[in-house]
Amino acid sequence: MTPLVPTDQTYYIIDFDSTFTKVEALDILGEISLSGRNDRDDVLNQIKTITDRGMAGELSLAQSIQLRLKLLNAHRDQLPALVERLSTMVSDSFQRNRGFLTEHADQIFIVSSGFREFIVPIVTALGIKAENVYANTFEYDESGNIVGCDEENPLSKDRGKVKLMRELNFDGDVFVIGDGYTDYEIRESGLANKFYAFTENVVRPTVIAKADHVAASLDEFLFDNKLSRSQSYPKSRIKVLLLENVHPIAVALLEKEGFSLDVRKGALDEDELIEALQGVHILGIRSKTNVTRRVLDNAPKLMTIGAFCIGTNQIDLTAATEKGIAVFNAPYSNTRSVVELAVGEMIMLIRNIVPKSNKMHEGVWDKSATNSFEVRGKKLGLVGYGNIGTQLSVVAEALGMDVYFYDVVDKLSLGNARKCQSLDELLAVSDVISLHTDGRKDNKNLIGAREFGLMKQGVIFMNLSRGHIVDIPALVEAIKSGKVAGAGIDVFPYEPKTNNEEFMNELRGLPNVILTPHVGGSTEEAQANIGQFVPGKLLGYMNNGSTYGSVNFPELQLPLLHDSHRLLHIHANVPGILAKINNIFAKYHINIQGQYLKTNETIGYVITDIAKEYADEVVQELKDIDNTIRFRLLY
Ligand SMILES: NC(=O)c1ccc[n+]([C@@H]2O[C@H](COP(=O)([O-])OP(=O)(O)OC[C@H]3O[C@@H](n4cnc5c(N)ncnc54)[C@H](O)[C@@H]3O)[C@@H](O)[C@H]2O)c1
Ligand SMILES: O=C(O)CC[C@@H](O)C(=O)O
Repeated sequence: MTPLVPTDQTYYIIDFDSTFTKVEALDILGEISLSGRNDRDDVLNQIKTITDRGMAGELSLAQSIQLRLKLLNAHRDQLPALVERLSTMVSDSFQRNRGFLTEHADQIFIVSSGFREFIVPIVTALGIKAENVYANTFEYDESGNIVGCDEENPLSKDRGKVKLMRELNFDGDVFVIGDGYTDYEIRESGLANKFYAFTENVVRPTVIAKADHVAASLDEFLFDNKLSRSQSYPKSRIKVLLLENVHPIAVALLEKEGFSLDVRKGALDEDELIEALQGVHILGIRSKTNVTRRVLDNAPKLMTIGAFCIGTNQIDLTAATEKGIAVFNAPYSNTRSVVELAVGEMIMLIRNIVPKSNKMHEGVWDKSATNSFEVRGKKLGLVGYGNIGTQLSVVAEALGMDVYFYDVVDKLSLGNARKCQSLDELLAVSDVISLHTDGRKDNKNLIGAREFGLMKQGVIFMNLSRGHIVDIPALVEAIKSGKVAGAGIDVFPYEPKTNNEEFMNELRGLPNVILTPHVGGSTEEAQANIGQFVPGKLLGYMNNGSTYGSVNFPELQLPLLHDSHRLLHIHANVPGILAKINNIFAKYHINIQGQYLKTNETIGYVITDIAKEYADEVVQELKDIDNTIRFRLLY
């Protein structure tokens, strides 16, 4: 059977309450009419229950209308306030697809068992014709109280929509979009070709079970039927998987965008992650989820990854780049938190506070100055002088410490910090050593038995960077031998995936050792900053193609899309691709409105903005260019 394709003879029958608007209008009228009454919430709940039972087909429509109007006790004078409230509650996807509503005004009909008095002003504001609205009308007493509805109107009766549709007798295909059982009845009676259960505002399983299709937004309906729309791809079809308890701000931002979210608390292992990533376009993780090449090989829909942290060593960036998956992180949002923890630990450790505190809990009063020192005047050695190392350098100097640093890259020293020419030099000179290198693989066991051997007797040692950088058995040995007088360790080669898993490590139980569960960046402030920052990057990429701040993609900060279509072409960085792209535009006489290109050693990223009208073949030819990794169209 050939699929049904909309034509000029196709009629779109749209429900009003909870479809065109986010709410049931009578619920809102109740909020107005019952305002000030003590039993308001109770009555509103009764009204909502009646609405839901009616929508689910459990109550006759006539019963539902009558029961609700009685409880409402509303007045004609309250209708303007109702219209004003409803005008702010039009469903998001209807608001953004005004173009479709006006372009197809002759074919769009509102069929509702709601009331014309409030439906007409709302829908006509978005381009729908008043004469295409079929709904009930209120009846009033002499004082203007709403006492009922026009009972001659078929829409006031059970199966009223069916009766009305019979009378209208459309000559053409009919698509019904609605959230309720009465909308489905039109299709059931053979008066519509398709019924779309609309779930943007409410999800009614009994209705979904009957539907030909489910549309989580009007965008989905328009996309499926190739009708003109404001989104190139429906956002409700963009799936996001967020792991490791990312901040609720991030969840809210991505939800507000209209994406479909799967939010989970802990990390997943490789097989679990592969399963969870099926159909997912955006992945959000923190430090514990390993995104391996095998994971990426099995996530064909994945377009971008947000690391809600600084480190990205848990992601196979080479594989992600080869597959055209853009990775973003939050390089600055938690640096201050790490610095503050390092300062706090350093002071606690050099004062030998941990064993003293432990003894106090056992009732032992051990007042003595032995092995307790000030940090003032001590030499702090920073391994890695990046964003965290440099901030710690400044704060430590303010505490009166002499700062030394070693970095593989030639870095400008801040304040009076002294640059060491080698790691060995730094290890030999420092009283306190703090690691702040990135988590690249080569840094595995950067500090092992040899390095501990080079350190001063009684050194304070801290690692708040990445677990694999320190050889843990060598550290244990150095603590036991007294070489290391105190250690602050926040990161471990293996870390539990969730808070339910036991922490197993040889460092447990050693004296003057502060162990923390990778919380250097875990402050309310840092997590909120990250929760705000990373979604901004992900949305910039998804909505605009911008890769500014990406850790693996050529960085491009693009102008906002305005009245044009944006074609994004990601390809292997081999010669001649830009020429091939432009030859296609020339062949189809397409005028380029803007073009941006950036490459790195692996891939090239070409963005071209063109006018909206062009042949469908253009897109196919661009996709078919040899060495194309991914192609995307945005508008
Ligand atoms: N504990 C936490 O919760 C927490 C929070 C944030 C960041 N981190 C980690 O802290 C580390 C530092 O973060 P950052 O933002 O300062 O990173 P950064 O990239 O700004 O700085 C890292 C620096 O280390 C240097 N470096 C790399 N390898 C080195 C080596 N072998 N010897 C000397 N220098 C080396 C780099 O050149 C760079 O200057 C990262 O590993 C990050 O993942 C941990
Ligand atoms: O919050 C996390 O899981 C990681 C924090 C930190 O290691 C980072 O890389 O920013």
